[in-house]
Amino acid sequence: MVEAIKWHGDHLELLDQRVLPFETSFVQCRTAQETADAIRNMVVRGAPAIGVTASYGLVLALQNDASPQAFHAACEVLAASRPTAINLFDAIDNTKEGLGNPAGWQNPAAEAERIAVAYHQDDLAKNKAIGRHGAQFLAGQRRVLTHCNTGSLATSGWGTALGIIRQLNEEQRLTQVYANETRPFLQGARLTVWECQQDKLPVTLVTDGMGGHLMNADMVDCVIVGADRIAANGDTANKIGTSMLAMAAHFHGIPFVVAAPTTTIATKTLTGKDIPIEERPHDEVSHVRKNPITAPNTAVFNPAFDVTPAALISAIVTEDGIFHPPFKFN
Ligand SMILES: CSC[C@@H](O)[C@@H](O)C(=O)COP(=O)(O)O
Repeated sequence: MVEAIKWHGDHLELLDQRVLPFETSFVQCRTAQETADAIRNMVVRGAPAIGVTASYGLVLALQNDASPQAFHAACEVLAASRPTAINLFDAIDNTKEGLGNPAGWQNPAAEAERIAVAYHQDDLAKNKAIGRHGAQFLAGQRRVLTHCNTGSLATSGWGTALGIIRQLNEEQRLTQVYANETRPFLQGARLTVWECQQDKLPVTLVTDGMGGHLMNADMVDCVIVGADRIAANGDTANKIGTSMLAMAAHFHGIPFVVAAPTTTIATKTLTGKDIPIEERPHDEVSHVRKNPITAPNTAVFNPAFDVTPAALISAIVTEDGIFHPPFKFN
């Protein structure tokens, strides 16, 4: 199982997900700003992994300057790195709450480190539990379609949607994974396929527009995806393209399952309409792996996420178990 995030006591080492699967290289972060840049530039990505990374970014900030002012500035810098995944904000709040009132701080860097390491380990335990609950829920489904990357690279290890798929495989109940390529950043083609191949899972790459065809042709039994933010009513933001899969699954009567730790549930975000959707640089769409695929100056729209209405979700799997519709998380 690949480790995307390594903490070395005085710096953070991130596996550079921009160059996988062709290169294995690492980016070192020694400040909160460097950590925020790594999140924004997608060196590390995936909601739980972003949260864990931000926790360590705050440790680095306090190691460099243990004043409450510097800590506050670091929280702002990290919070501005990506807007949609609630795990980023959950992690920042978790460290703030753990440190408590600055008037009582003794050794905030050491305390923040303890908090970050616990947050990191806790996420791994949550992933394993999600895998077990999800595999139990999917009694007869053996052919799975998934979107984006929700595996070890996107979490502290094992994965959420991919964690359920891994668990099905461990139980010898997996016959086929279809991995959507996930335009434009290609998390599916580059990362999910690679992770599956590492673990010898039966994976086949498909393009994002093929889901309806696979369902029509009776080639998939369920869709399992991750989440970047689950609103209180169950509306779920995830990688762009997810909502179309949910619509197709609904039409075909195929279970559409969302897998996420409770750190992805935003009880204060009431509905999907309240979820900020990140718009990313246009060259991610107009270029593939830095090669242009359109005429220059082509107008581009690049929302990184979409919202799947709760009404299309069959179940939300967390470490606490299975939530069935109608969802209510506050
Ligand atoms: C366990 S990862 C869950 C989600 O974060 C994942 O499905 C996703 O949409 C990732 O988007 P990304 O833009 O790669 O950070």
